[in-house]
Order: sequence, then structure tokens, then C-alpha cells
Amino acid sequence: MEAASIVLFGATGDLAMRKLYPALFNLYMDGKIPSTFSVIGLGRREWTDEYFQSHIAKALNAFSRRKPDETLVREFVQAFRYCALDVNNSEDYTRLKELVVQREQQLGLAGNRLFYLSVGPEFFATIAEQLIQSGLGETAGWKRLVIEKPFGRDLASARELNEKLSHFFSEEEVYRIDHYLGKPMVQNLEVLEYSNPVIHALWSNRYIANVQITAAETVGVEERAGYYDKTGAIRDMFQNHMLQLLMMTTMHLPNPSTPEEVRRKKKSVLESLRPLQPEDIAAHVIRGQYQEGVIAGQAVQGYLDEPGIEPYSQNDTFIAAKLWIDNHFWKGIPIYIRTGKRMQEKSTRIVVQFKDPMESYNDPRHTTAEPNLLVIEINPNEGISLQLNTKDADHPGQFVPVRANSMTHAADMPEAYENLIFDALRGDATFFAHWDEVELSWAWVQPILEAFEANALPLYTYKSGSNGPEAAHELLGSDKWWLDKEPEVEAAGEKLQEKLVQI
Ligand SMILES: NC(=O)C1=CN([C@@H]2O[C@H](COP(=O)(O)OP(=O)(O)OC[C@H]3O[C@@H](n4cnc5c(N)ncnc54)[C@H](OP(=O)(O)O)[C@@H]3O)[C@@H](O)[C@H]2O)C=CC1
Ligand SMILES: O=C1O[C@H](COP(=O)(O)O)[C@@H](O)[C@H](O)[C@H]1O
Repeated sequence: MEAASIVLFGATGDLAMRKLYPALFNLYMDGKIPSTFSVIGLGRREWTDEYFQSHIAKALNAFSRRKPDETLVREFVQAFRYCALDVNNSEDYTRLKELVVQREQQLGLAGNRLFYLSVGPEFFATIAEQLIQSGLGETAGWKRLVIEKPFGRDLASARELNEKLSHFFSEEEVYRIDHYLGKPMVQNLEVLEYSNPVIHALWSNRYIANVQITAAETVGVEERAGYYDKTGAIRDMFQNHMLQLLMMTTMHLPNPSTPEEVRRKKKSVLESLRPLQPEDIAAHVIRGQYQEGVIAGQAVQGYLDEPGIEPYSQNDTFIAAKLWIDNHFWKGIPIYIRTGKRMQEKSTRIVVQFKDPMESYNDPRHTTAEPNLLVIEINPNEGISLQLNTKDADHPGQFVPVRANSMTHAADMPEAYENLIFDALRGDATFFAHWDEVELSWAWVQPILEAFEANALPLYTYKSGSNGPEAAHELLGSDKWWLDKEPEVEAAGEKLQEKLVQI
């Protein structure tokens, strides 16, 4: 990998502290970034280099997935310098340029520059423009712009932002982070399909009955009320992470494939996604908002009682949708997607339900088979399991499901940001969100945003600690969401009843 300078906007912020410094440190420990590198951190706060370096050391102690070795940390932070800068002030960019060039000369770097924008999206266009006008974009090496989500808040604003950025950086130079694409198991999906003939052969509507993609969280809105109450689950999770998971699961790639091929195939999935007409939305989309409840034995408050939330907020903290991909591979197969906060457990997973085994096993005595399920666990654990049927030794003529499992604890794997920063430094854009995908995703959700804004859909409530509103289960008709655990309150209630019977 070529040595580079990282110019980090938002270096004093939360994301940098919790994710970016630990990711860089882990890459450093694994020898995945060159031993000579430069990071220049930016923010309005008047920090010294020493203060900045001690801030990073503290962040590593608090948030690194591996216990940091003190000597390595001391070595690592030597690469960091701080420069106070207001994104709107052009003179600050002149000082920044001097520092970048000075560090490049000191360290013998060839002028490759990665500009990482870990700041609010309202600053993206201004920063891109200032980088070019200040001459920071003119360099003997490459230049790349890494930007965080959200990329717009609807189709029109995303297009406007992209138009502005495109004056200063080409599409090949823009790396839009969607951290779900950095998760090891998501990066593994492509390999899983084409390196396993067993899966590859079954990966279509011929054998699959439905695909279910879930991202359930137990956390609530936390300290992000100001952002979340204007964003909701649809913009925060669905338009980006969930549709990316859908594309990654359903695209069919040739082997081997290029980043360009991945991009083309993902785009083609979204182009085949059946658009929702306003009159169809209610039958395909369920929105919900959490009420008080119990999670991990703790009582938690409802969304409307969270600090900073508007008292009559109609914001969605849950969304479930039924989608159809009208292409040769997936026509006729429903894809179910749901995501929500304050749900029963933290689980991001993909479940592929195969067609009814009785269709192929035509013996009327055998009536009890469960469907085959391929389960891909993404977070917090990573793993793959396959549910198969075997003969039930105790009940002649019946089947029992068995699971073949492989599980890894996610803490042992590289974090999403490690993978993504590594790829951005190498110039591999495979696991970044390309403009085509972002635009098509916004285009698909736009009628739903409008229906939400017009209050044209019911807003169902659900208890914290549950699996979402009942309507999200009804959405599936005769299908069901697989692997949901019993809500705690009900489970506790059931136990109580059992006890009473025994007494
Ligand atoms: N935190 C998270 O978990 C996630 C965050 N994101 C995205 O990452 C980005 C950063 O988020 P986060 O770190 O949480 O935000 P914070 O509010 O914690 O940090 C914002 C950063 O922006 C800097 N900043 C604000 N205004 C200016 C300005 N006028 N000039 C220069 N710097 C400025 C602040 O520095 P200072 O105060 O010193 O000026 C600070 O470093 C956002 O786009 C967010 O949506 C995405 C996914 C998850
Ligand atoms: O982007 C976001 O993702 C997190 C969930 O990420 P995960 O890696 O823990 O699954 C979510 O909590 C947050 O609201 C959203 O902005």
C-alpha cells in the first residue's frame, strides 16, 4: 500500500473517538498501514498536538477491540498532528495546506491525500470546495474524499449534494461510507455464494421461498434525539444499511468479479426493485414507534418520553417492508426487511427460507417438516447455520430440524471501520456506496417518505423489548419471521404461570 496523509475533519468528535482512532490503531498493529503515515486532525477546538495525541491514547484505551500496548500507542500517536480549523474559513485551509506539505516533506510521503469528513453532512460541499480552492487537492499523488452518512435526507437533497461534490471530486474519488458494507460477514456474502456450489445452485426463486433481513437493536434514541427525531428508522437504517444488505444478498456475481461488476450488479438489483405506488404502500410497509417496556430486566421509557423528543412526535423507530425484485432470479419471491430500536435483542441477520420440503417429498405420512433455513448472522455474532430435517427417532414418520453451525464472536474480527479505511487507503471502492445505488435507494424510498410525512400510514406502537408491532407479523401473511425470541415480559409471565401451576 502506498503511504498517505489522512486529513481528518471532525477529529474532536464522537465518531473519530469511538471508531476511527481504534480502527487506525488496529490497522497499524496488523501492519496494514504503512509504518510512515501522517494524520492531521481538524476541529474548531484549540487543541495542541500533545493534547490531541493524549486524546487519541485515551480513545484507544476506552474503545479499541484489543487491549492496546502502551509502547505501541506512544509510537502510533507520533503520526498525529492537530490544526484548529473552521470549515467555513478559507485562511484556515491555507494553514492546513502548509502543515500537510510540511509533514509530507518530513516523512518523505509522495502526496497521496485521504480527506476524511467525519462532520455533519451540511459541511460536505463547503469542505470539498475549500479543499480544491486552497490547492490542497493539487498533489503529486492521488486524492480521495471519504464521507460519512447521511447522504441527503431525500432524493432531491441527495441529488443536490452529489451535484455540488461532483464539481470538486470525481465519482471515483468519492468513498461514501456505509459501515454495514464494512462488516466482515457482509463482505463475506459474495464469497459464500460463489465458493459454495451448494448455495450457488439454490440461490434463486426456484428453491427459495423468501428472504428475511433483520437489523434489530436494543438501544433507544440515546443522546441523538435532535438527529433521530427528524430522521427515523427509514432514513437512519432502511434507505442505506438495509437496502445495501438487500443488494449484497441478492446480486449474482460472476467469479471472479471486479469492483465495477459489483457496482453494476448492485445497481441492477435496485433497478429491478418493484416501485411502490402510493396506494400499495400500506400493504407493503409498516411503521412503528416504541413504547415503554423491559429490556434485559431493565424498565425503559417510551420514545415520546425520551429527552429531546417532540411530545407528539410521529417519528418511526421501526420499519418493516415487503419488497419484490422483478428479475429473472427473484421474481415472485418476497423479500422481508425490518429494523427497529428497543427490540427484544441486538441481532442483524439474514434468513433465507427454502421452499416447502413437502413439495419434493410427496409422502402423505410426512407432514411435520420445518423448512430449510440458511441463517447468516452478521452482528453481534458472526456465523452461518443451516437448518435441515432429519428423521425423528422417537416419532416414526416425522422429522426433526437440526442445525449445522459455524459461529465466531464478532469481537475477534476486524471492525467495519478497519476494513473500510483499509480499502479507502488502497483505493478499492467495492464496499462503498456508489452514487447510482444511493440515488436509486432514495428514489425507491421517496414515496414512503412522502406517505409518512402525509401521515397516510398508521403509526403502530410496540412495547420496548418486543419484536416490533403485531402488524409487522401480519405483513408476512402465511409466512413468519424466523428466530424471533420471546419478548421478556411475556416470557416472564409464562414462567410465572408455570410456577403457579406447580404450586
Ligand atoms: N457518532 C457515530 O456513531 C456516527 C456518526 N456518523 C456521522 O459522522 C459524522 C460525525 O459524527 P459525530 O462524530 O458523531 O459528530 P460530533 O458532533 O461528535 O462531532 C462533530 C465534529 O465536527 C466538528 N465541527 C463541527 N462544526 C465545525 C466547523 N464549523 N468547523 C470545523 N469542525 C467542525 C466538531 O469539532 P469542534 O467541535 O472541535 O469544532 C467535531 O469534531 C456525522 O456526519 C454523523 O452523521 C455516522 C455514523 C455513526
Ligand atoms: O448507522 C447507524 O447504525 C447503528 C447500528 O449499527 P450496528 O453496527 O450497531 O448494527 C444505529 O444504532 C444508528 O442509529 C445508525 O445511525
